[in-house]
Amino acid sequence: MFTGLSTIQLLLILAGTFVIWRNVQTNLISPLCHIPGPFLARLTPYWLVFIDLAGTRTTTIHQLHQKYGPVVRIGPKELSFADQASVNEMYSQQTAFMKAEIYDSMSVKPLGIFSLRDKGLHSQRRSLLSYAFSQANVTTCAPLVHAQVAKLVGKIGAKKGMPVDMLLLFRLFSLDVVGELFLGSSFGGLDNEDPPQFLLDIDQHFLLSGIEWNFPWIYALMTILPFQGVQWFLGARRRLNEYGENAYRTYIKRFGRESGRKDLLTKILSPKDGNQVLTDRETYTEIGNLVFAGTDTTSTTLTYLFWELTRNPEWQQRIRDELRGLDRNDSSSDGVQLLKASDAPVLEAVINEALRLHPAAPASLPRATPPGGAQLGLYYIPEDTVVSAQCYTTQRDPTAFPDPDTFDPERWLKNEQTDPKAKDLFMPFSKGTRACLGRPLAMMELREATSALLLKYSVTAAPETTADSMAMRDHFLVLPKGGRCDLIFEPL
Ligand code: HEM
Repeated sequence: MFTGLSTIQLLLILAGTFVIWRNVQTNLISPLCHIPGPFLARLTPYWLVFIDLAGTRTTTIHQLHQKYGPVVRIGPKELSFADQASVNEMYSQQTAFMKAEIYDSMSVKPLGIFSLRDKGLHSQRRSLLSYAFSQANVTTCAPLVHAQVAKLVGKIGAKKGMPVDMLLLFRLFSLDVVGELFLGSSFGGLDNEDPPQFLLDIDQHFLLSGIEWNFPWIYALMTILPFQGVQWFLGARRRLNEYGENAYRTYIKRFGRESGRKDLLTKILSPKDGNQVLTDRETYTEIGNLVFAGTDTTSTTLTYLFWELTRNPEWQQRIRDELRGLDRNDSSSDGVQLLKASDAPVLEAVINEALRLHPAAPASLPRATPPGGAQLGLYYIPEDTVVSAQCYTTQRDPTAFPDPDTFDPERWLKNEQTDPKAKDLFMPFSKGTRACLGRPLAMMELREATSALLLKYSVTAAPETTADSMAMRDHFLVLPKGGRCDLIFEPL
């Protein structure tokens, strides 16, 4: 039948037939065919994969929402939503939308709270860990956090008047805080000039996750390649596990299982009902995941917050004026009273505005449509569809946040910003059953570090730190395009 056709012609015909079939399938037959989106996105998931690899996924999806409206098709079986009702449905306490399969590749195995997708397993794990993360328990850790803040202030003092890469310094700070709180000692990040191997391994783990999920065959190939460099790269996950396990065992040897130390590991080891419910292995892998979850998120927020303060110096002064009016000495063990949201509304407004405009996790939080499908807004979504919203877009909804691209903390000080729509769409820590467990800790770090630095220094941007160098790139978490953020601190 194919006599006279060369192999190449035959392959071209097959490829053409496949493209036509995919086109008909995704554009005419699929129940999602009425949902607008780019042509290539309807055809193949690789359109989004390559945008993701370029670090522009979130901004691309944002532009698509601006063009097409609140529901956009971003893959043959993937949709992005930006309207209040759908966001509430996907991320509520009662939601039937569980985390999507991609989370399996996002954590070091065995999977911990962040990546558990089964509703029952997750809620069991969450109820075990919630106690440790309660506001009351986090408050007891204040002296350990203050000690790291003091180191940060000292480190900057040693470089006063000179450009300091605050992206790196805030990273070391937040890594050391979670080290103190979950592993009994800091990673020594603020004590040394070079970043600890642990931090480099976190970066490699994120790269590996991207390869494993998007190109499993390349990942499989890498595992059998006999090159030292490739095996060292792959070894990042093992090293992270080993570090967590060793640090955990050292902690138990040094402090015991009921250490009474004012940290969060104690609370995980001694839950409220007095029973140890996590095995040692579960505990140290969970802690490893908490160290990831708590490091780059907090440090990126601090970085963008300070960068915005250099562009809006009047807010530096307003925070200072507010803090100077407070009496923060009290009888707590380190003599410094912890800042509460209500103590310093101006500081809180600046933090909220940084979290709104530069959320550390700005990207889609993918969820699987439940078996049998579900109604989401105007659309009936079939069961094998991945749906999501990204807070980068919801927090730029002009009907909730007028003039959305402007850094304007004032909006949080005005009454209208307590409006229900703004509340629903402001979700830098996500919402519902999978909301960030570390929020009280993160807010404590943000308040304490910001206030301590602003009471000592004024801050400006170094000439090389520009809107272009700080443009957002994201691979689930944000990174400035320039890879650093040089700021200059001058003593007051
Ligand atoms: C400004 C800092 C932070 C931001 C913006 C942030 C943001 C988020 C977001 C958006 C999620 C949901 C992710 C998803 O659904 O895929 C999340 C989950 C989580 N975060 Fe954070 N986070 C921050 C700091 C922290 C800290 C300091 C810790 C703890 C050390 C932490 C622990 C967690 C955990 C355990 C989860 C998973 C909760 C669950 O699935 O039940 N986070 N965070």
